[in-house]
Amino acid sequence: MSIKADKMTWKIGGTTILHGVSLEAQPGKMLGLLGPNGSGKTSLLRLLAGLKQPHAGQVLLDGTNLSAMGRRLVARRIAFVEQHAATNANLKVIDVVKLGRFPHRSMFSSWTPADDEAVESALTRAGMGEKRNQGWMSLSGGEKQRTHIARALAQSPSELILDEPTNHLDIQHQIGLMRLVAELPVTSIIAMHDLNHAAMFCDQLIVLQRGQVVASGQPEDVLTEHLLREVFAVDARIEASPYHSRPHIHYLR
Ligand SMILES: Nc1ncnc2c1ncn2[C@@H]1O[C@H](COP(=O)(O)OP(=O)(O)OP(=O)(O)O)[C@@H](O)[C@H]1O
Repeated sequence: MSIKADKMTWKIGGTTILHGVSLEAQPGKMLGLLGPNGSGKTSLLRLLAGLKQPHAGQVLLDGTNLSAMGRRLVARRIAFVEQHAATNANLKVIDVVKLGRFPHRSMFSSWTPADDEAVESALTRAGMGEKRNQGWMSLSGGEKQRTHIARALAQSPSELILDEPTNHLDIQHQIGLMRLVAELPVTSIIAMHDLNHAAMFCDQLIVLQRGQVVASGQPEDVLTEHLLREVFAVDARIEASPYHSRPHIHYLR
């Protein structure tokens, strides 16, 4: 069942940002969340992660209303990498990644070999093993992003929510991150702007426009020339890639 949003509305200062948004993430699959700037992707992800409460509707995690679950229980299930995640500047990479283990430990339990294993595996998968002892402030933007991703992986989540995680990453690390998330045995919801990467890696897509879902389904059904023109205001030609058979968008000059 995993995560489901049921007719969620969210407002701020009298302005409605999300209008009755529903979605269902399939267990173990990757759901891409697309939409122009300001369409409500971050707002939606924050509701799905339980950081904000909807004014109407609900988020269900395996059928249970998220707002009825304790923070710790939610944190054992859902890892969220925010778009502009901040971190205590005095920490080293490995300390940041270790923070991911907190939801799994009680106040009195000591650090276990399983915790070490989760941290090591997360550092390696995010490509940050060699930088483990480097201070946060000395990291590049992309390394900071990968450290946050490692922290989320160390959390051993069953649901992984990522807000534009490939921002700041070079092309090798963009593709590497998308491939990593696609191969993880978790349910992932990932907001992104690169439509070709979304088409290549996501199992399902949802498109938001002005806080409403305007399309959802498989990449080949969602990404049409009409949708690109109407929602993203670009002219493009779309073909099935001869290399991976997913849609490939050629933007027109
Ligand atoms: N705290 C806030 N106060 C006022 N307006 C807000 C607040 N949070 C979000 N908004 C507004 O809600 C709308 C949706 O913002 P949101 O960040 O969810 O969009 P987004 O799709 O993630 O955008 P982007 O692609 O630019 O990151 C925007 O118009 C934004 O200005």
